[in-house]
Amino acid sequence: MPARRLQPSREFHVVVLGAGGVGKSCLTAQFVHNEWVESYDPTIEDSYRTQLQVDGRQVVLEILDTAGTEQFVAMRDLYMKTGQGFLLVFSITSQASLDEIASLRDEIIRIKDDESVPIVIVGNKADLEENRQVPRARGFSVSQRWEAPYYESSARTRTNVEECFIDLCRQMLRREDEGGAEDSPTHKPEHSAYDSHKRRRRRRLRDGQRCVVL
Ligand SMILES: Nc1nc2c(ncn2[C@@H]2O[C@H](COP(=O)(O)OP(=O)(O)OP(=O)(O)O)[C@@H](O)[C@H]2O)c(=O)[nH]1
Repeated sequence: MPARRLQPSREFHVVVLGAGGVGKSCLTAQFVHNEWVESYDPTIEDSYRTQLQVDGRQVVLEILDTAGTEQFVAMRDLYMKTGQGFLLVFSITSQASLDEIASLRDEIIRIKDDESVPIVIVGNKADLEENRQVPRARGFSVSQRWEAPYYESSARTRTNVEECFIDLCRQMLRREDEGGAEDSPTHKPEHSAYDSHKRRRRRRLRDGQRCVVL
């Protein structure tokens, strides 16, 4: 049998954005480590590197889990610039968190000067149906308006967690195939938020703000 040639892997920078407490860290932890985190420990910035196969192609993802809490937003411009794909996460239990991703999307488009940047809209905490504030139809109407896929996920039950990341990978691969990715690994940005901040920093807030579930 002829030896199969190994395809070179593509490397993409993914940024997970959304309001504080919507489940960005839990989604990322489920995707990367298959683990569920019950406690709430507000993130400053965490980065993860993981490898996966998407439609038979090797993909390396550098995932930046960002701070949702207002006091840590200073880094946003930089990682919006260097990110190639964005998971915009809200909680289906909070209308305000949906409003927040609308302004985040505006900011991404402004900073990247690109309307067709790969985005996946994630309505997390779908297991909390009894606390739902955002009707599913509202999520889908946002999705249609933005021409971006919408998933309802639960980091707790691992529902649609992989699907969100894989969809984003497909969008980034498609874009690269079409020659539209300005930040492919061969054209690495000179000033990368990922290189200079490749560290895992989590800090507990000192004011006892914990175990907040939206
Ligand atoms: N029921 C339920 N709880 C969730 C889910 N995802 C996250 N949580 C809980 O929500 C809280 C906040 O989750 P995090 O992942 O830390 O939220 P975050 O968006 O990273 O928050 P910041 O770091 O402040 O931006 C934690 O108590 C989680 O256990 C989910 O899908 N379902």
